[in-house]
Amino acid sequence: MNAIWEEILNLFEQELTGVSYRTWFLPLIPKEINEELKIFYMETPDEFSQRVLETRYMENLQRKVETVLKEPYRVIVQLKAEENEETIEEKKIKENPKKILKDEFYFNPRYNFENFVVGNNNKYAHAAALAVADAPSMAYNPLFIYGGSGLGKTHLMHAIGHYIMENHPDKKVLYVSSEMFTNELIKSLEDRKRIRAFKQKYRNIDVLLIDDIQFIEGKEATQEEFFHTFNTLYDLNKQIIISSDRAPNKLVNLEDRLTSRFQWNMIADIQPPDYETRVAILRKKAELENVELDDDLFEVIGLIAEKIKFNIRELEGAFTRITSFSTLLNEKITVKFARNILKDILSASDFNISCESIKKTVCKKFNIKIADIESAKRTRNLAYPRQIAMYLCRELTDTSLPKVGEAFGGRDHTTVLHAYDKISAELKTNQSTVDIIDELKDELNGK
Ligand SMILES: Nc1ncnc2c1ncn2[C@@H]1O[C@H](COP(=O)(O)OP(=O)(O)OP(=O)(O)O)[C@@H](O)[C@H]1O
Repeated sequence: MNAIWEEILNLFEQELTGVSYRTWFLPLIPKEINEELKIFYMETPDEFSQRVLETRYMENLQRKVETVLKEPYRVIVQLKAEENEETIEEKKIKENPKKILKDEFYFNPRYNFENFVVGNNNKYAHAAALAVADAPSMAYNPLFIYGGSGLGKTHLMHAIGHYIMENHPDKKVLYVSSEMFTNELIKSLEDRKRIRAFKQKYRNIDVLLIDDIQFIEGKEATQEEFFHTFNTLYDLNKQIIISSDRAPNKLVNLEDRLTSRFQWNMIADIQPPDYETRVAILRKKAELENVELDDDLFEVIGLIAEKIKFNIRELEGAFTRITSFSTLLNEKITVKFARNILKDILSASDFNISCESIKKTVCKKFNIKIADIESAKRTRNLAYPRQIAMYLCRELTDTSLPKVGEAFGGRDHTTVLHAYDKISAELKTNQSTVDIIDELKDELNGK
């Protein structure tokens, strides 16, 4: 047990900064490996690190455990005092071990319908999800949910999964990200027995939830296999639920026979939430985290909701940053405290930035004309600055997507969305794009 933990710690030591490693991982104590239930128990001395580990590091922790133990385990981080208490999940597993498919360990207990705030932006997707969860294979099949990053697609998918498991205990539910599906397929292609097991696994279920289908764009073998899985399940009247960052007809690198199937029944989109919904989401989060909602916190929630508009993950992230620092520093949450913690987010949008000023600054930096960035030309030397400018318009101004499109020679709002997603993705992998965006933001903020 200790040797296994040592190995996992080594992996973290190589990957994390010294501070994170020492603060969150060194104090952890491995407690038990339950091979039958596939659970790896850890013990932590305080509630705060338990929360940080669960919200920020859980996926990574499970990955490392999987790397060392060579198969997936659910990791449970317990407080010392909780020693003898069974977690809800553990109870569920013990009560009905056969029903739980391995992949169901990936359901996040917090992603349920009760915690999902319904607003104008997501009410159709929510209603469709609930209808499907209530009557699998009878309401809408397939159900296709799409929307931008961090807007609650995965949350809704997990909520459907939880609901079906609770209300239709006879149904076999399988949730899988498209990345997991692809990786499993690749592994199974290595030998015949495994491909049979793979096919059997995916074709022997009652409900398939497949997340982020855009991931299989351009991957022919995966598309082929998914096509057969889809057909088999559909023909057997099994429920299929798919999520994507774009509408089916915008998945241009996906075969037509798939995108046309995705359009056979219900398509529901999720848009960015309005101000009231953003406030309601943060209030819900405060309630879930047992943070007292006094006047100060209410004001702080308003402040965050005003500033972060397009991504609920970021909205929640800002809130968590404030509550975590408040616990860590033992300081009360006030507007002044929040402003201090969120300096980076607040400064950018407190300046008077418009699409016009962004276009001007971007054109100057790339040495191109404003008429060119607005033109229909798509050469790389114009397309890249245009995408950068669109990204900044969306990130730093309140301008709606169609209006941003208009500011760039009357382009469609989906082009703006595509540019935003592309640059967001590059910011995770390409240092030169990070530098360009930072430089432009500084320039626009008058720094
Ligand atoms: N309507 C909502 N009510 C409460 N929380 C929400 C809502 N929508 C999203 N969230 C929360 O926002 C975070 C991001 O949501 P989620 O991971 O489901 O987004 P996503 O659309 O799947 O993003 P991506 O495409 O990047 O995977 C989650 O913590 C989720 O619980």
